[in-house]
Amino acid sequence: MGLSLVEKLWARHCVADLGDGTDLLYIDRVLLHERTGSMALKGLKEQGRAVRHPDRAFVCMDHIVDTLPGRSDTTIMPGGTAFIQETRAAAAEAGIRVFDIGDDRQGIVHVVSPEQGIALPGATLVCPDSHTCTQGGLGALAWGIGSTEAAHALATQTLVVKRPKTMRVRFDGALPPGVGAKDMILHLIAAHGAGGGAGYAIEFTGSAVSALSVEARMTLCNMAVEFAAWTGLVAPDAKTIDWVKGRPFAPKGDLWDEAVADWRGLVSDADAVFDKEIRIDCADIAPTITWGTSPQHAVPLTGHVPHPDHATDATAAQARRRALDYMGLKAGDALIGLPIDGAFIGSCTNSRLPDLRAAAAVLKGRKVAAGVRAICVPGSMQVKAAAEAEGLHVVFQAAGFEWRESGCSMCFFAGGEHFGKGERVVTSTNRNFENRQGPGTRSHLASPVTVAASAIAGHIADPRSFLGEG
Ligand SMILES: CC(C)[C@H](C(=O)O)[C@@H](O)C(=O)O
Ligand code: SF4
Repeated sequence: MGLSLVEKLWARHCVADLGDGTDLLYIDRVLLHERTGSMALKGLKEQGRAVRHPDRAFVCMDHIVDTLPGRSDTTIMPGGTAFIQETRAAAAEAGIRVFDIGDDRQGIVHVVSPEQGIALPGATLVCPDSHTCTQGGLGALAWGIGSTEAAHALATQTLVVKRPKTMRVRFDGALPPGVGAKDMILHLIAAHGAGGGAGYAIEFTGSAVSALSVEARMTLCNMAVEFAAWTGLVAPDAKTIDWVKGRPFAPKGDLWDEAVADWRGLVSDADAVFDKEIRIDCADIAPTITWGTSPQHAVPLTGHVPHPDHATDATAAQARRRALDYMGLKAGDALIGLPIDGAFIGSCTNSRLPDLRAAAAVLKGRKVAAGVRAICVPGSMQVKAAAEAEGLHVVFQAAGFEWRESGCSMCFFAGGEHFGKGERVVTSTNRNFENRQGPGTRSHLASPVTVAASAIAGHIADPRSFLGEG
């Protein structure tokens, strides 16, 4: 019997079988950010332990830092400065590199790591952050851990990990116009439930996944955790190798040739057996948007808010009622046409260059509707610079979008930047829980083109009508 890609990567990194369904795995890279990484570094210090390979650990300042131009260590989030400064000091003491405020490589950790060539195909990579799975888009085995585990990984370059079950999600056929990776993953979660991936490492395959850009594959993998999966990945191919080539921390010279020869073999065997298989015909995927407070509360953009009584069970029905109340909606409401207060393009889900290009194509020559606060936060300062080199910032700003410095920003409210109470926001982020983007803020998850189209219209709108395809 052949092996799946996840099984192959697992075997390569397995140091010891601990005999209880867990293995000790070798960890190639440890990533940290100032929110949880600070705790990992502090824990390590308290235990009197050193970082085993400081050159294999990296810190990004992303969660707490402000994204307004002219920012400093001072933060809107009360107490935020301490997180930033303590992390910086602890990293310096441990000899760990920091992509700090003011560094032209600063940005959201899951954007920065691939972009810098830190995440590589076949590598194991951990970070005390649930969206570490984003980096599976390059064919890395990347997963989120807790701060205590991060301290362990820093001290030993290993981790005890429970063997996951394997799942293959195959997207067959071509994507219809106006449909992208965000719609694919929302469609999957809506169809199989927000718990559908629990306990699995998912490999995304199929012609539609092969056709995606490397950045879009990261969007797909980013939300594997919103499907409750342990992680998600896409096997590296020629596109991936091309994408990684020349990145600052990627191998160079002979090492590069060796790496490429190895990466070419990183595929699931033809006779690999998965614990679960899901097939999706891409012709069935429409631009998709959430109406409620779970990623599974997603429907085609042209659809309506479903009735709570049509949920699968009483608990789900109750969750739907609560979501309707929080979102200020009722069963049967059309999504298209719902007036909005905010539009947000950013986050580790959808803030890379192709996302900004796609949104700019909708915004070009148009204006954000009166009363809509529209914000674009590029995923990294490198993305920002690349976007500016093509003039995308001019398009965003002329349309009436704020054009910010990089960071997590309004993806996640922890006392810092946020939208207002009761405000309805169409957002390219990955979580629509209550209060996620601000106290009482109502978040509708969608693709960057849907966010752009809605910002222009002043209400939830179909991007296809703006792209001349609808
Ligand atoms: C703060 C951090 C630990 C958290 C996560 O783990 O994902 C955040 O990034 C999020 O998206 O909610
Ligand atoms: S952008 Fe959002 S989802 Fe991504 S790491 Fe930051 S807070 Fe978490």
